[in-house]
Amino acid sequence: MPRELITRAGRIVVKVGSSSLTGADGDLDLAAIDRLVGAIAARRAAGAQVVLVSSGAIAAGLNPLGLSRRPRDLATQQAAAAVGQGALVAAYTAAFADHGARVGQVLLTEMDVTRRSHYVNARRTLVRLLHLGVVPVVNENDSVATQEIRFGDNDRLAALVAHLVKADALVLLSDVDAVYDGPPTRPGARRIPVVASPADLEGIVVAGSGSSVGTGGMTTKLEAARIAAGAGIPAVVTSAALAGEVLAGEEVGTLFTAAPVRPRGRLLWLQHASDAKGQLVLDAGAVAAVVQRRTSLLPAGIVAVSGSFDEGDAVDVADEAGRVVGRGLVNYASTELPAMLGKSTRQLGEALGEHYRRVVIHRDDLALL
Ligand SMILES: Nc1ncnc2c1ncn2[C@@H]1O[C@H](COP(=O)(O)OP(=O)(O)O)[C@@H](O)[C@H]1O
Ligand SMILES: N[C@@H](CCC(=O)OP(=O)(O)O)C(=O)O
Repeated sequence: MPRELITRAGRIVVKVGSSSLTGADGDLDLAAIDRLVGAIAARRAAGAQVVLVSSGAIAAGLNPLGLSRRPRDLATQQAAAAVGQGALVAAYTAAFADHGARVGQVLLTEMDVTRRSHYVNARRTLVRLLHLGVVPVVNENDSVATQEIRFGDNDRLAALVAHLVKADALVLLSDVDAVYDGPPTRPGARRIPVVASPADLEGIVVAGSGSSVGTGGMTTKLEAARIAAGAGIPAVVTSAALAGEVLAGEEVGTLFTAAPVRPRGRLLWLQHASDAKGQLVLDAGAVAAVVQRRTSLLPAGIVAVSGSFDEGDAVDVADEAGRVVGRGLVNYASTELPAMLGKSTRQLGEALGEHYRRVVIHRDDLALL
């Protein structure tokens, strides 16, 4: 009975999209929020811990600012998010209080999941909130994220949060009750009940958002389910109206089963959450060392550096034919590396000082493809 994957889950990440939180008039739909919170509270009463990843900040900020639709420019979107996020969290605070529960707002940027110190910190805060019996309400920190560092879609953020907190299940709630084999408005579109492997999605037509406030449509939900599956976390896509049913283990929506694997910590985040700021090209010996022998990357094996990056940024690692073999967090800036290429650690230490004996990418910070 595959839905035991959901009923047995002790820690669940629930993501809800903008289209499920705002009414036709553009105001926050407080009745919908109450229903969602009721469903989560019931599952918490049965012993589960729940992290809520909620979109809706930008949508909730439109009416108060007299905007009739989602603005195109980033600055106005960010202003709307700053206004709307407060309203959103106020609504959740009141709704959860009716069930005797507290919420804690956690706003994340891309850097929080790619930089080691931020990652560890975000994880610690979320887990501490759960242990304190609080419901973390997570969103992207829209009002400060720039175009370059934005996730832009909370489906992917939710999958990464599920991985971060080692959740047992991910529930993606939207305005459509399941994944269909074509846009659900198309006559004859059929619900896909279970996806056990990518082959089950072959030939299906996924499109963008059907609402004026949603962003990614089904595409980003499938990507999120794929990231979760890669981390061994089953996921369900269904509608917010069916939150109670899905959390009670009823056979609604589309269930993505997952192989029981859990890749190591941050590496999954590194692969999916970061944009590479540059590229390091390795000679054949260095490729063999990092890929086959899983060693750290030393300056001696690097033949070329491109892009502009700082210490701690994510960079791609490629072979001399240009094939990317991994992505890692680099320990030097792009301005420092060219002078170091091909040199041994000892030569660098003697020429430039002890500080330059560091590896370029530590093996724990390198996600191989
Ligand atoms: N194959 C498909 N199956 C189900 N929904 C689909 C499909 N292709 C596109 N969609 C659209 O995806 C929308 C959900 O995404 P979105 O509007 O971004 O939701 P949210 O704001 O909840 O994240 C649905 O309303 C639907 O119109
Ligand atoms: N962080 C943004 C939401 C981004 C997003 O993914 O929206 P959605 O497609 O409605 O889940 C906000 O709060 O407005």
